[in-house]
Amino acid sequence: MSSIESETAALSEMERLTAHLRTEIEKTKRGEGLEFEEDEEYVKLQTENTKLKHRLAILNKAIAAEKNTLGAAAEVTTKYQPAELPVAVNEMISITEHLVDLFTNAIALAFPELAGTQAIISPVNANAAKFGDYQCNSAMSLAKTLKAAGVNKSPRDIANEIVKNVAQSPLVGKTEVAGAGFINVFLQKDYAVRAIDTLLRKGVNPPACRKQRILVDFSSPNIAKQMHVGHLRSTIIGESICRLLEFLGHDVLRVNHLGDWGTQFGMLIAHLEDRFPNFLNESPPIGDLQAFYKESKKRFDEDEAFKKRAYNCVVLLQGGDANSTKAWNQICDVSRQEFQKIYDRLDVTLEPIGESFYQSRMIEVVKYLASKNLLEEDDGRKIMWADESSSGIPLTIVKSDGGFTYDTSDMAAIRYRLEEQKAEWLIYVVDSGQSTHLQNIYRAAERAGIFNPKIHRADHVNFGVVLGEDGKKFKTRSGETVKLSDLLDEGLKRALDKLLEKERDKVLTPEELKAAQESVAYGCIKYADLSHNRTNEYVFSFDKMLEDRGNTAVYLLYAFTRICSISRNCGEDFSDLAKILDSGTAIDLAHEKEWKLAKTLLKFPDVLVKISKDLLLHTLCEFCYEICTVFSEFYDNCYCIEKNKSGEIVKVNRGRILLCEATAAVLKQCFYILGLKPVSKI
Ligand SMILES: NC(=[NH2+])NCCC[C@H](N)C(=O)O
Repeated sequence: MSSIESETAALSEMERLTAHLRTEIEKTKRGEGLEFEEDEEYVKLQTENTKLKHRLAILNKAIAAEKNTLGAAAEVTTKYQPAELPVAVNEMISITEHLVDLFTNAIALAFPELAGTQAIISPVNANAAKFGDYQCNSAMSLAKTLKAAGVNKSPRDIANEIVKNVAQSPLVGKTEVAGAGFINVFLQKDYAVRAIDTLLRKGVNPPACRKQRILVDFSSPNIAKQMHVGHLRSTIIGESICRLLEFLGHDVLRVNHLGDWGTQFGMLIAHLEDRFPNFLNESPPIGDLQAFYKESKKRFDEDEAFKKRAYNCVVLLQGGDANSTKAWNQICDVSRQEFQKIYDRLDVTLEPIGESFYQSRMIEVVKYLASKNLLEEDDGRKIMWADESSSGIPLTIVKSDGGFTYDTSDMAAIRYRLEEQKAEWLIYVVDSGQSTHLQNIYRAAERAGIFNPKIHRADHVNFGVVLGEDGKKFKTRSGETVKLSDLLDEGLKRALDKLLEKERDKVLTPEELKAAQESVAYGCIKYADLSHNRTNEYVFSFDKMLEDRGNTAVYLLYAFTRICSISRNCGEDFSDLAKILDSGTAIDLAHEKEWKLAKTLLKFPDVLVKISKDLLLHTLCEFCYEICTVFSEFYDNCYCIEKNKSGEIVKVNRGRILLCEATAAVLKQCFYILGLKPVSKI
């Protein structure tokens, strides 16, 4: 028998490597260090690790054989307990996650040396059902890993070994190995029937997940400046991310990091004092804050004495002077009221915690960073490097005149959010242009011991610029920034035109028409934004977004209303779904198209889980569109209500109508997350 010492050494080396790999994997999951796959050291370690695991498996087998000859019970592999389904059946199950568990365990059983390798599971396109409903594609990459460790096995053999070791699951009907080594997984119909039944009784519920405290920093416009289309994107995307995370049960803090601090307030206050000398007793009727900003900027640039006064006002304001604070507040109020009108129209909820909130904390964070020796003098400024190697662009923590910067407020904010607000996950919904700034912030915070990647996660939900139909930056005809309220007004007008074109005013009451108009207008603006991969630029086009065909809000809103009207027009009462189910109505999913629709609906938890990882909402839009197209196939092929020649209802297929109701319920939840407001008539 091999010596115990060398075996122990091999084992502890293996543990060290496993620990290293685990941290790397954790990092990758958080989206960091994605480049490490190319890292030579990593590849070497990974191969080494597989080899060691392989040796360990052989050693274990040898020990077991030895023990067996001594008559002792061999315990080489832990017996896998079939993944249990949640007891609280209200929860919807993420089928992909369940299959990942199931196949990860099967891989560990079949190849103990590869234990811990996560199975790769992907859903199969619903139109290619002969390849199963889901596919496990791990065999190909496992073959490569084994080969590197000196074991030659074909992917097909590996796939067969895995299949042999898959535990029984109520979700899985059958598995088969196909092609080069794909494992096709077919869902069990009984399971789907039960899951749809639960959905109808208990409503659409989120899949289980670990609850977290998440802070979403979104919208975040700047006081006294125009809230532009970039902020609109942040507002729309941020609101949907919050709704999704709240639906999953997380504790979400919705924060508006308003740009309400900085040297520009000096000139604004000085100008306010001149223009409205009575501002202390009477709210100044500023009206057009943009014009006011321009006027004060002009004076600031041209008039030295004014400039001096402006600087003095900043000092007074930051020192807490009562009159300056009052003036500042009056200016902020004008902007805040404008912003709030936009938020109300778009149904967006935000808690304003602007940059000014951090004034005292900025003083503190500077002291803290200095105490850790992280600040460097640079031409009168105090800078900090996010990287120990002093590469990249440093953060300016204190300016040469002693003032603070955007970097300082973000350092104070990240500290407040993690240490005082106890957030575990920070999401910044900010345009792609600020990527370096944000990376710098969390790296610097990590260096300073504020951000700990082992327990915290930070994501920059970046997005591309908005373009006009001419492919250039979105602007008004005269080349100015588009005012958001004007944009929303135009949306309303265009939506109404569209409804009138379809002569909806002839069938809808004025109230219904107004509800439909708002639903279409705001819905299409939000949906056009969310349905594109946010990392790309996107072209703002009312004509495109108001089309009633293709993946648009208008198409979805119409489809939803039609689906809802089926149960309403069947002549029976479908208000109590549980009662209908209890009275013996069966959903049997017997028709191929019923089965296809049910499988599509049951992908909902998968979609949510995926988005909670990559925060890409266009997946949810694509899912809505898929539901609607699969639904039309079902509706074209399966009678829900049969009528005779004179239009009387002769037969109601209740089971199918229940399937329509399940479809409507899933769509409604998706719409809520996407901020679409369905109307009963359109
Ligand atoms: N924590 C942050 N830096 N949030 C984003 C702020 C966005 C900034 N006010 C802008 O308009 O560009």
